[in-house]
Amino acid sequence: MISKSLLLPEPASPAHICPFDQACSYLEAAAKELNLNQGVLEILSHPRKVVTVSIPVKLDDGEIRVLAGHRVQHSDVLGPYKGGIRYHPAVTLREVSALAMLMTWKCALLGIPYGGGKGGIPIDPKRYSVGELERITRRYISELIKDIGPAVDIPAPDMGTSAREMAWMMDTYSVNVGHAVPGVVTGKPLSIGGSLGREMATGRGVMIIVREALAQQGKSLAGVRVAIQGFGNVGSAAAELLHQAGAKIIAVSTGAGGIFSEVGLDIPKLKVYAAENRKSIMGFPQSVPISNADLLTLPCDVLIPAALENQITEENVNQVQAQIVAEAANGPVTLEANLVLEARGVTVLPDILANAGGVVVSYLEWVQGLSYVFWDEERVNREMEHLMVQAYHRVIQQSEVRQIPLRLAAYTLGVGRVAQALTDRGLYP
Ligand SMILES: NC(=O)C1=CN([C@@H]2O[C@H](COP(=O)(O)OP(=O)(O)OC[C@H]3O[C@@H](n4cnc5c(N)ncnc54)[C@H](OP(=O)(O)O)[C@@H]3O)[C@@H](O)[C@H]2O)C=CC1
Ligand SMILES: O=C(O)CCC(=O)C(=O)O
Repeated sequence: MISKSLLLPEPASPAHICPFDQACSYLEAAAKELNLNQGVLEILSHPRKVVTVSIPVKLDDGEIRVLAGHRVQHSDVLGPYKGGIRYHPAVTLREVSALAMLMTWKCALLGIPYGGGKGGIPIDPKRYSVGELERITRRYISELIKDIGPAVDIPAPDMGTSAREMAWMMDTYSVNVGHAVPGVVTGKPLSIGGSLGREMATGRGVMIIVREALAQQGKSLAGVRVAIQGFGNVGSAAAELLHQAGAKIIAVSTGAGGIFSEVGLDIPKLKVYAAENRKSIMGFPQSVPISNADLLTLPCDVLIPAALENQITEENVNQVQAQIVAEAANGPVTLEANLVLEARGVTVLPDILANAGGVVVSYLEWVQGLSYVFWDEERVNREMEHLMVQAYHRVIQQSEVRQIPLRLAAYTLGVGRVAQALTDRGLYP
C-alpha cells in the first residue's frame, strides 16, 4: 500500500467517497499490473506541488469576502502541467488533486507533451455577478502568477468556467508580466488566439470514442438510445454531435433535473431553448421531467455521465441498464461501481480516454499559438480525431494483450509512459 499524499488534508469522513483515494487506487492497480518500481509509484502517488491562495473579493454590495483558490500540479515529467479550472461549490483540495492526477495519465495516454494539473474555487458561479466573477478570476490568477506560464502550467476551462474566464486569465497574466502571453491558457476566445473547434472538442471526442466502441460491436450510432447527465459544455456538445450522427438522445439533465422523450429530443431546438432560458432545459416542449437519479437507470444503449464525480455508485449501479457507459465527466463511476459494471460485461469507456478531446484540442491550440499559424476547423477536428482514434485502439490492444478491462488498460498506458519518462530522466531515488 502506498502512503497517501503528505500534502493533502484528510478526507472529510471515512464514509465519504474520496476522489483522491480512488485515483490512488487506480494508480496502484496499474502499478501492480506493470510491476512498477515502488519508488516510482511513491513519487507518482503524490502531487508535485499543491497551492492554495486566499482570494479577497469586494462584492457588488460592498461586502468583502475571502475565497480559497486551489491549483494542484501533479506531474510535469512529460511537459508543462495542464488542466482545467473548476468553479463549483463542491470543489475541495482532494478533488482537485485527484483531477490533476487524472490529467497526467490522460495527457500521457494521448501522447501529448504535457503533465497534469487542475485548479478550482469552491463557489457557485451562478450566485455571483459577472463583475464579481471577473474580480475573483483576476485575483486568483494574480496570486498564482509565479506558478503558471506557457512553459510551466497552462490552465483551461472545466466545470463553471469557459472562454470568458480564460480571456480574463490571459489578460491578468499578460498585464503582470508586461506583454501579451496567449499561450498561458487554452480554451481562449478566437480573438486572442483560441482555436476553432475547442468549444465542441470534449463532446466531439466523446462522440468519436462511443462511435468506435459501437463499431467494434458491429453497430453504428444511427438509432442508438443515449441518456446524458449534464447539459453544459461537454454534455450539450456530445448530445448535438451524437444527434447529428443519428443517435436518439432520450434524456438529458442539469443540476435542476432532467427531461425525457421516448422518441428522442430535438437537440438543436433544445440548445436554443436552453440559451433563451438561462441554461434551463425544464419545460422543453414534447418532453417530460425526470430526476437525475432516474436518468442514470433508464433503459438505453449508451449512458453518458457528463457532470460530476461519483454519480454511479454501489447504491445505483445494479439499476444501470446501458451496455456502454462513456465517462464524459471525470470520475463519474466509483471504484466499486466500476467493478460491478465490468463484471456484468458493460463497456466502460474511461474518462482519461473518453473525455480527452478537450485537452487534445487545447494542445492543438497551444501548438498553433506557438507557431503563429492558425488552422481551419476541419483540420483541427481531423487532427484531434486522429489522436483520439489512435489512443482508442492502443487501449483496446492493451486490453486484449493483457486480458484486462479498458480502464486498467488505459491507466497502464498512461502510467507506464510517465513512469518510463521519470526513470529515463533519473528523477527517482
Ligand atoms: N470543459 C471541458 O473541456 C472538459 C470537461 N470535462 C469534465 O466534464 C464534466 C462537465 O464539464 P463541463 O461540461 O465543462 O461543465 P459545465 O459547467 O459547462 O456544465 C456542467 C453541467 O453539469 C450539470 N450539473 C451540475 N451539477 C449536477 C448534478 N448534481 N447533477 C446533474 N447535472 C449537474 C450542470 O447543470 P447546472 O447548469 O444546473 O449547474 C451543467 O449542465 C466535468 O466532470 C469536467 O471535469 C472533461 C474534459 C474537458
Ligand atoms: O483542455 C485542457 O487543458 C484540460 C481539460 C480538462 O481539464 C480535462 O480534460 O479534464
